[in-house]
Amino acid sequence: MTRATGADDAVRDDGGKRRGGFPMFSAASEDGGPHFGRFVSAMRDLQDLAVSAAPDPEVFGAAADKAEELAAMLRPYAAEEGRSPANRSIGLPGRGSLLMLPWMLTGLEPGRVTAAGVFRRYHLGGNGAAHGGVLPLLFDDIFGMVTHAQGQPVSRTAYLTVNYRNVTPLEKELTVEATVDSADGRKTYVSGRLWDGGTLLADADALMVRLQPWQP
Ligand SMILES: CCCCCCCCCCCCCC(=O)SCCNC(=O)CCNC(=O)[C@H](O)C(C)(C)COP(=O)(O)OP(=O)(O)OC[C@H]1O[C@@H](n2cnc3c(N)ncnc32)[C@H](O)[C@@H]1OP(=O)(O)O
Repeated sequence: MTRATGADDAVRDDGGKRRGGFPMFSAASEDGGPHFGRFVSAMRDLQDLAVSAAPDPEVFGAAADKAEELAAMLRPYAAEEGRSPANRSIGLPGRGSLLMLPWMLTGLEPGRVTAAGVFRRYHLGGNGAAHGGVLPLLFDDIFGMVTHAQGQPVSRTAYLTVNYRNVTPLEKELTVEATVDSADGRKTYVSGRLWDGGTLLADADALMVRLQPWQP
């Protein structure tokens, strides 16, 4: 493995507000406060039920009333990117973002990141297996983290290839690993593997390219 060098050479830091073409975000203090984790957990339960419940039609009417009421409660607090605790709460599954899979980091070091978690009913593709589209999401996120840990924090995915080796089960604790395979200037080549115990479910590789200061 080659350690990237010169990562800061092309990086602009506008008084700590931007790095490369990216705004700088900090971790959310205390993961969004005492209620945020419970809120996100309840929302994930709702996601599962929204794609699986089959009640009498009037139940959906009552549920829609409550969902609209909840949205109206939160709408006044919609904030610009980087202000919400979602995606910045590193102590919560998926950093507290509903878009991210509800997985937790289990290891983070230069060149290697590991995580563990489950795919839930919300992630169903068909016949009890995870949707193929959620695996690139998992790999892309952990590839971003391993590139970050490698000292190339402001990189974007140029390509990402997934090989689906076995169907990925729901509601079963799985593990994923990402490693840096090589680095060449702005380019970081990474790979990852998704495991069910000793069974390889999928592997992936990607190229992460460090942004130039003017790139979004
Ligand atoms: C608070 C806590 C948070 C902490 C954790 C945060 C984790 C978050 C994780 C989230 C992470 C989410 C991450 C995401 O999801 S990022 C979102 C998904 N990705 C994008 O949107 C990227 C869109 N594309 C671009 O912006 C540009 O194309 C980039 C920047 C990628 C390159 O455009 P640029 O104009 O700069 O590049 P260049 O032409 O000078 O090329 C440079 C070099 O690269 C080589 N090359 C380029 N493309 C390819 C290719 N496809 N195959 C093979 N090679 C390729 C090229 O040959 C050249 O090599 P060389 O000739 O120099 O040898």
